[in-house]
Amino acid sequence: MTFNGVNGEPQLILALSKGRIFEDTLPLLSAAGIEVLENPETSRKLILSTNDPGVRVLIVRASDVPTYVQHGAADFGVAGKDVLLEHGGEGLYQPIDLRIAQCRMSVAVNAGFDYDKAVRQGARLRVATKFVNTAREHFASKGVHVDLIKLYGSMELAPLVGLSDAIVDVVSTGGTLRANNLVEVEKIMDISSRLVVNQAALKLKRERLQPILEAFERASQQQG
Ligand SMILES: Nc1ncnc2c1ncn2[C@@H]1O[C@H](COP(=O)(O)OP(=O)(O)OP(=O)(O)O)[C@@H](O)[C@H]1O
Ligand SMILES: O=P(O)(O)OC[C@H]1O[C@H](OP(=O)(O)OP(=O)(O)O)[C@H](O)[C@@H]1O
Repeated sequence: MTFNGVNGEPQLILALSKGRIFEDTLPLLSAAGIEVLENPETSRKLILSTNDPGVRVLIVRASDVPTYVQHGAADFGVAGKDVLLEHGGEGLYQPIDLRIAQCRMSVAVNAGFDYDKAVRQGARLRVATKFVNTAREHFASKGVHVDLIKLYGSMELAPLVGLSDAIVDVVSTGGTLRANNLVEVEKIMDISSRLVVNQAALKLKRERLQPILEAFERASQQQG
């Protein structure tokens, strides 16, 4: 499916996930003069209109944003660094750290589990995570042997029921870990969301994209 632009102008397609990325991107869009006319929390529509007939928003899963942009089904999108590292970033230009959806990726274990001792003793650890590439790289760099168990959500459950010794997940307030009697034992990296742009769109639609990227950049500098 292709979208026709107005007055021969190319249509710009932005990929966002609903929830925190959508909510945190709205002020950046506003700074670029773009208002989304539908709310993905109340509408089942997956292609949303904006006040600019030349701009539409696709609502996709957070981890699918890089795929839509890589293949040019969306011209640009917003995705967490966690998601981008798993995707690999192929075909994507990543010009701006938007400083939204800030959190960290960490290792967490059951409160009673002595992680440092297990590492010192060279134990083989079972690690459950959605972020297998990042986790593999992290433990390899420490020389820790791990068996990775791929999950798609609710990672915090895995150590509680003996599926794994540890998890790698994103942490913000730490409330989810505390509620499940888990402790954060190692921060792997800080995470925030990035603007990603299809490399071909960057060249072919530069005139339309450039003012939006500049407005995003200015607005994101005001983020904490
Ligand atoms: N508790 C949090 N606080 C702040 N930012 C977060 C938090 N959890 C995740 N993030 C960031 O926000 C991004 C989007 O998170 P969101 O929860 O909307 O998607 P998801 O449910 O993880 O993805 P998917 O639907 O693909 O499984 C994540 O990729 C991460 O960068
Ligand atoms: O440290 P906290 O502030 O508790 O945040 C961490 C939680 O946030 C994310 O889940 P999210 O709320 O996005 O739900 P999800 O599992 O549906 O992604 C993440 O997977 C953690 O479970």
